[in-house]
Amino acid sequence: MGDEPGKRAKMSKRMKIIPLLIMGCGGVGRQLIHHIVNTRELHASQGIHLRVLGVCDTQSLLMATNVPEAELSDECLKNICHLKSSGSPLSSLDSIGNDGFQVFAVHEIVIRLLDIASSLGQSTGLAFVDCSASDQTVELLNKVLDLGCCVVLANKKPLTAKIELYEKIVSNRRRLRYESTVGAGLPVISTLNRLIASGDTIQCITGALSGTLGYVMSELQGGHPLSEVVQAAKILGYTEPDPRDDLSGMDVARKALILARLLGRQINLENVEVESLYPSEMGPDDMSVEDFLNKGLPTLDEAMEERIKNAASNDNAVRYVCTIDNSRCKVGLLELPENSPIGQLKGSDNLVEVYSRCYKALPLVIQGAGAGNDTTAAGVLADIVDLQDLFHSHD
Ligand SMILES: NC(=O)C1=CN([C@@H]2O[C@H](COP(=O)(O)OP(=O)(O)OC[C@H]3O[C@@H](n4cnc5c(N)ncnc54)[C@H](OP(=O)(O)O)[C@@H]3O)[C@@H](O)[C@H]2O)C=CC1
Ligand SMILES: N[C@@H](CC=O)C(=O)O
Repeated sequence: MGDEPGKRAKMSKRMKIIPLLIMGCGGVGRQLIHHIVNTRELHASQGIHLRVLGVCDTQSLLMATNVPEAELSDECLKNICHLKSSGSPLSSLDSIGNDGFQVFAVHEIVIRLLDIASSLGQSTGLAFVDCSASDQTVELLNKVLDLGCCVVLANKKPLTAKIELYEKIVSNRRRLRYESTVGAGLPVISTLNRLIASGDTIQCITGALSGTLGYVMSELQGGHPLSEVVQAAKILGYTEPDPRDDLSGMDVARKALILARLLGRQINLENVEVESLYPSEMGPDDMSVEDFLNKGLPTLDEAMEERIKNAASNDNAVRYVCTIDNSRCKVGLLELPENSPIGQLKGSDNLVEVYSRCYKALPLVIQGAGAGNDTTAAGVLADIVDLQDLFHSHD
């Protein structure tokens, strides 16, 4: 199953090889793997080859043998996606036929990842791609950055850890990309970086930053109950692994914190004002995800329906809105005119309005699908390709 690199490299005279380690093989991680396999020809025509050396989940690390010369073949990558989407562990790939890769158990994962980071970080280069939803990856990522590796994040949690860890991770700005953490595939971070680099001063960012809550609120307007539309958002791949991360406002709070820190605000997650859409007794310490979805949420249907109807009687829509300025970083429900830009949003669309010196009277606006595995993984892939100048070309 392991591919010799020479086979693919022949497609172009000089190929830029980008070795990758993918952490997390859920909705986004698997879609990223599909995108990598499906864009082989496009990337070859651009002189790039993405060499996937390994994939890990919470239980195992599957790594090509003879790294860095060999890589996981496309057939192996497709098998990984197939197995994981059917709920089997990565390690079960062993039983299909182990040719060209090794499986490491959970207690070996970090050691192996650091091993490979120290051998490749300064030589060929290596990019760690965090498609997990874990708050446990930040220390590893800081270590691999110190070893010269690159990091690409779909996971927001490494950027929303306490300020010291955040400052450490972003001190490696050149080797770090995290566009998909805010607005999925939308160019939010890159746009703000360009404004900041040009000396523009950003006064305020406001908008709707949750695909889940955007979808939920617009579906509620259509008369569907909260408990039903949250389940639908989960199936559509918009929610976090635990949808309470969305409904508590914490996922939006993380995005708001990422943006506020990008603007230079030295604040932590607890400094973000957050409105939760469910009571604390339905939290993760008190209820399983299944009980929350099937028993907890239905008890909130009526009150939410009432709130939406009241707003509609005043020609208003209810939206979950984020506001960041020099003094506030706040996320919560607001009633807005139905015909306002945010009030008109439908489905998973996000909308970000940036007010700055250059965009004073009328804001710079970024709008489009802000959640979903496809668009998120596409954003991650674009980030990986954006790192290409840091990697070597090979004959
Ligand atoms: N879906 C979307 O629209 C968007 C998602 N994101 C972010 O993308 C990330 C992934 O989301 P999604 O794919 O939906 O999540 P899933 O829950 O579907 O997948 C998460 C994966 O990460 C693995 N994992 C968990 N902890 C670790 C760890 N410590 N090391 C390695 N792997 C780990 C899980 O392993 P196992 O399979 O063993 O459980 C699982 O394979 C999240 O951080 C989310 O916030 C960002 C923007 C948009
Ligand atoms: N759960 C998130 C996914 C993207 O970050 C959302 O709904 O926006």
